Amino acid sequence: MKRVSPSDVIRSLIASAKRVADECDAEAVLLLADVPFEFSEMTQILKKSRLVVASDKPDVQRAAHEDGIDSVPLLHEPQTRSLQVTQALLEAIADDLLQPGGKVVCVYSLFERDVLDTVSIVNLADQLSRLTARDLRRLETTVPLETLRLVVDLAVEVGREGREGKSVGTMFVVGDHRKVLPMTHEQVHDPFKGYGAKDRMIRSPRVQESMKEIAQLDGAFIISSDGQVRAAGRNIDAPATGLTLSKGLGSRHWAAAAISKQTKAVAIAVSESTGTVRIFQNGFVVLRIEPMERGLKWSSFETEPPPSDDK
Ligand SMILES: Nc1ncnc2c1ncn2[C@@H]1O[C@H](COP(=O)(O)OP(=O)(O)OP(=O)(O)O)[C@@H](O)[C@H]1O
Repeated sequence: MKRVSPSDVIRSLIASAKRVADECDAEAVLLLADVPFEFSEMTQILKKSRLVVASDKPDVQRAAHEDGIDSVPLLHEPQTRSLQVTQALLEAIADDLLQPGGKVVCVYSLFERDVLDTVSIVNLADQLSRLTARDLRRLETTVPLETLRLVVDLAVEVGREGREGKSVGTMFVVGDHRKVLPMTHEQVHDPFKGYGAKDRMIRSPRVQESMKEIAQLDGAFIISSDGQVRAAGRNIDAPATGLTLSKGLGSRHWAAAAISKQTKAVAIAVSESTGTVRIFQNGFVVLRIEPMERGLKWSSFETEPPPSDDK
């Protein structure tokens, strides 16, 4: 692997990133690198500012590792540079290299491939909420976006706020309820039993409040595509065969993955220990939302930055 010494222009770009990071109190400088730089030369310029490297190239990841620099792997797939930056930020948060509420200065090539040309400040809370909304739209699912949004909002609130000072974990299984229900059994007595359709619609703030209360009980909410709670307190029996999940995820998350694999439902798990919300589809985590200080903003994501060259 031939290391690349940063050119004078790149050095001055890194020095600018450092000044910006100092000025806005950013917690790190995130570099999207396509070549194995001499990263230690960059850390000398950055001094106390922490460098995090993101790349889809194994030799770049190796170089960062050799220089003792935190790095996050990116998926090698065609996507815009802005999506890659977002992916890098999410990975870094998941690996505890960045905090969801902080600011990060990102350095990457936007206009020309392999040429570092851009420094930007990212406010992680804002960026993550926009990303979530955008990504939710991309999910190809039979569940209407409106229903999905309501459930994701509720899940994020449960993960962020907990209940009466205690953290709460729970699960929502949305869509394909006719197939889902027979793959579950009663874990606790269903608090929604006996209620009419009107009193089960998740768009009702009153129902949302009840659900936050019920979320403290064991078991999952089963919700139909039209946004009606069909049952609560259900234990998911779907087999988890043939699934792979990240280390550290326990039985709740395995059950969510399993039911999303066996049916067309989307399963949304809120982790009691971290407040993280994971959305499962077809047995995989398709979206992960870290707990944020502020709520999601669904309205402010209509514009997307211009695409860079196709990578
Ligand atoms: N098959 C299941 N169906 C519904 N709920 C389940 C199932 N398995 C576990 N749970 C719920 O998940 C809770 C936590 O289990 P566990 O700690 O193993 O999961 P986890 O994935 O690590 O989640 P967390 O991050 O919230 O701890 C259980 O107390 C139970 O309420």
